[in-house]
Amino acid sequence: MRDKIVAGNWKMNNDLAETEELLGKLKMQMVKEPEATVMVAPSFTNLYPTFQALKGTSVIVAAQNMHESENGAFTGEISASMLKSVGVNTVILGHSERRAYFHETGELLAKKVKTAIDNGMTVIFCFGEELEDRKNDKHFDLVEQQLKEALFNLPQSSWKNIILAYEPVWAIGTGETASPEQAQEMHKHIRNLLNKNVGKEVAENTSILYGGSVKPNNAKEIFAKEDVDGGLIGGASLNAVDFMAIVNSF
Ligand SMILES: O=C[C@H](O)COP(=O)(O)O
Repeated sequence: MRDKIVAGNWKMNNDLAETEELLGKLKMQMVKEPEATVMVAPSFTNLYPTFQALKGTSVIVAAQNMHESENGAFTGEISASMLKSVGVNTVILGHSERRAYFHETGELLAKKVKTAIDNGMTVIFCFGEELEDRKNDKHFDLVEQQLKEALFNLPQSSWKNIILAYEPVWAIGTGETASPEQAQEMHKHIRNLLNKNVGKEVAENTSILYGGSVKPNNAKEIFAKEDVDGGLIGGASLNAVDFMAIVNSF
């Protein structure tokens, strides 16, 4: 049985006061225990206050990035142990914005994933094609390559700590969502790849989230698809009412 997960990626939004306000609203909206596991990923500076504010709830706090080294002279970077020391055991890796703006390659991401797993953390691993790839019918191959580069060398036992997030780049922050059928088609492809490269058990048990302009008005249809196990939500996660409407779309 796969976990249903809805994760909010707050990206580089919200200072401390705004984060506290959003957390207050979020807690007010959580009148009943959601069916899905809920996660939120604030900026580094807001991780600890978020962890403190959500103590006693089932919401998991995730980081948006992490360095691949355990420690050392890497000015401006954050390590796995630093995250764990403030209550954060989940990290988003491979987001398309990190790949595009910070030149994160598959090789680097393989190292980051390994460090996170070695530290007992859970990884939300993001990947997905650009519009050009889809237009050229390269999207299935591209996704396979991204998974192969960073994940397919992992031992089977690591997969219990991996959540996949398929995010077609053309659908991120654009208002243009993959149709539920496009999402299902790709998620099925991903599950087949897991089956072929890692094994049946991992294929059946790994949660695959969809990300890219998920909103309250389209979440239900997307989440209803057989191989879609939830969502990684950007813009709509900054509004507590919208985010909880998405969480409750299962
Ligand atoms: O991490 C989240 C994704 O980039 C989706 O962002 P979005 O919901 O604003 O399109």
